[in-house]
Amino acid sequence: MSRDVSFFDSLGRLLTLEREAERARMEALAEGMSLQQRAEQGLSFLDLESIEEEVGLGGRVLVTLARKDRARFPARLDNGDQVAVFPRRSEVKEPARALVSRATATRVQLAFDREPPPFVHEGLLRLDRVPNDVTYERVRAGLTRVKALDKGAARRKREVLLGNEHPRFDSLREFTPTRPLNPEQQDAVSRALAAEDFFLVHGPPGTGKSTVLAEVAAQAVSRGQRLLCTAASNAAVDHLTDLCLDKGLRAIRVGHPARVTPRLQEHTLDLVVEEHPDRVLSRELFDEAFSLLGYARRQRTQGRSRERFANARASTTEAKSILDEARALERKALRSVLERAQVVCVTLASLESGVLSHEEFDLALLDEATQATEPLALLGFLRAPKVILAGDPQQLPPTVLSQEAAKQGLAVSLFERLLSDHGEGVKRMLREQYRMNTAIMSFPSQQMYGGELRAHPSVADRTLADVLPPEASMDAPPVLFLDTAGKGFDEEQEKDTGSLFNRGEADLVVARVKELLAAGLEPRELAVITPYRAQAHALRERVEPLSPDIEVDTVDAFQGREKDAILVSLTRSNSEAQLGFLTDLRRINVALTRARRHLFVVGDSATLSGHPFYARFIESTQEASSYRSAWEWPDPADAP
Ligand SMILES: Nc1ncnc2c1ncn2[C@@H]1O[C@H](COP(=O)(O)OP(=O)(O)OP(=O)(O)O)[C@@H](O)[C@H]1O
Repeated sequence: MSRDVSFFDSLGRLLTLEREAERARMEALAEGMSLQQRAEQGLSFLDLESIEEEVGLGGRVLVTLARKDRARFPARLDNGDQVAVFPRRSEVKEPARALVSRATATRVQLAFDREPPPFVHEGLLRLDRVPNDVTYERVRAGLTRVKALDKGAARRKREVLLGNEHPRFDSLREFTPTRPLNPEQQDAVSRALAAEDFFLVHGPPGTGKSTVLAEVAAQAVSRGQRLLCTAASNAAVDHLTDLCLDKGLRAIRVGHPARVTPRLQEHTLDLVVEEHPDRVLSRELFDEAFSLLGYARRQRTQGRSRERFANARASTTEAKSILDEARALERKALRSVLERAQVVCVTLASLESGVLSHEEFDLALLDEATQATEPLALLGFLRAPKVILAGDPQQLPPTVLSQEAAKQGLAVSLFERLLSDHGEGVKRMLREQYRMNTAIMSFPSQQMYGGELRAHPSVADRTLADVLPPEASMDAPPVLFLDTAGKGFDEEQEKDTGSLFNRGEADLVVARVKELLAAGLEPRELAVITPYRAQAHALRERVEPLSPDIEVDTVDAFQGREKDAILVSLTRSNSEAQLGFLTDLRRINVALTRARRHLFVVGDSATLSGHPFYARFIESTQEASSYRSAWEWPDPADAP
């Protein structure tokens, strides 16, 4: 399909629709609420005061706030949340913006990019959660830059992205992998290395797409290239950073430390740069500048006099020049750390955050590419002449709130669009998976991957019995479908959110959790997932007291994860055979492919069987003796 550059403008319009949808959702939530109600809902935090201040990297000012009465916050703030700070009583229209850098039950530390306005240090404050506009602005600016690629190789790249020119490949070269790879992985790495524009790695669940990307990184570095590793989510970037570090590559994780996993903190740019001599010096200069600014503030507030005013002005001028010097030194330190890195790992949204604004790479790797919207994924193409995208279009797409934007294409990832524009020749599918017992793999393989998946011998026969104490005896084949048909376990709707839950199913799942724990299964090897938020909530309330290590979440949130045993509550049960968003087969595909040894699915065949996919699933469990009816299953009320 051919397109002209106005395509990027249309993407920009979809982004705007999405931002409006996000704002509308926040406003709807807060509509008509008093300040007190906003506080109860966790949208505002009242009666705070500043209790500590220090200087962080980049001259960021870190201010710790607590409630005046030092009580616990009524709601939780999370690291990385964006907030606006207002004085409690005043007409200030322009709040100070900050990012939450640390949050506990009673204290919250905010990171301000520059010295915050004086009211932050003086008197009572209110803090509001605000929607994140920064990412939106950055992505929009990125689209404008892609559109403007107009000369030589850059123009060709743009034409490839628009589907007007075909991507090119160099001839394949032999390489010696750093770890044994299966034939498809080996081929995917060779072709990624030969790609001159882009290449797609299609990785069904557990087939090692991140492993392939890490191998590409190792090979490219050994050829002297400098790499960018990126993804939409922090978790995916962290995973890729881990794999690169395991290969002995000098990798730097760029990102707000509040958003990076604790195990990678020592590899974050912020921490590594702390050791750099230029940074040590800049820290001293920052301290000096801030103490001068503090002196100036005191001079101004201690009463009006010509002398005080002159003192304050002189100190402020001096502080500003010291701040400039400190910032320049710090930039030098940052550049030197970044230059030494062979691999820079960062989320797509943070690529445009400033520190990396002038960095270019020989190659960019984009993991979980099918979960990034197209405008976000395009940012990777601005930083490197070629990009390797890894993902799975058969799993969940990027989350898009605006139905209109989704309808017009924002829910289609760049990975999928490049595949449909350029055809199967630009992609390699990995076929051997290292997660599921063959019986768990078979059905999704048949339905979603043309029956082409293979289970690696090391996992093909793994069962729950292998990880339970020898004396445990339980009915736990690799797959079990528990049919609630005729039990009258009707779904119900939560009033506020419209989300669905099902008490009868929840009872069965909770009983199964107890049974598995009693048999000796490690709680952290067990997860409960369900498509519906309300059911996840209901289940979490009952499962958490059994063990805080059992994860209970929505299917969407569990994408990319795995456990020995997974319990799935499908929730839908109604006389109209309505399946709602269970009909998005990518969602159920994710649900069915998370378990290594035991997949337990509860659902109502009378409701489900109206859909051919679910009818086939239930049939497959009957053929494999993996079908049980709730009528012959122990009544949860009898469970210990
Ligand atoms: N060739 C291989 N031989 C043995 N184990 C492998 C091989 N390739 C991948 N694995 C293992 O398979 C597991 C999954 O790999 P990886 O995390 O790369 O998968 P993924 O496809 O990115 O996963 P997901 O589907 O969860 O996103 C890892 O434990 C990895 O070590």
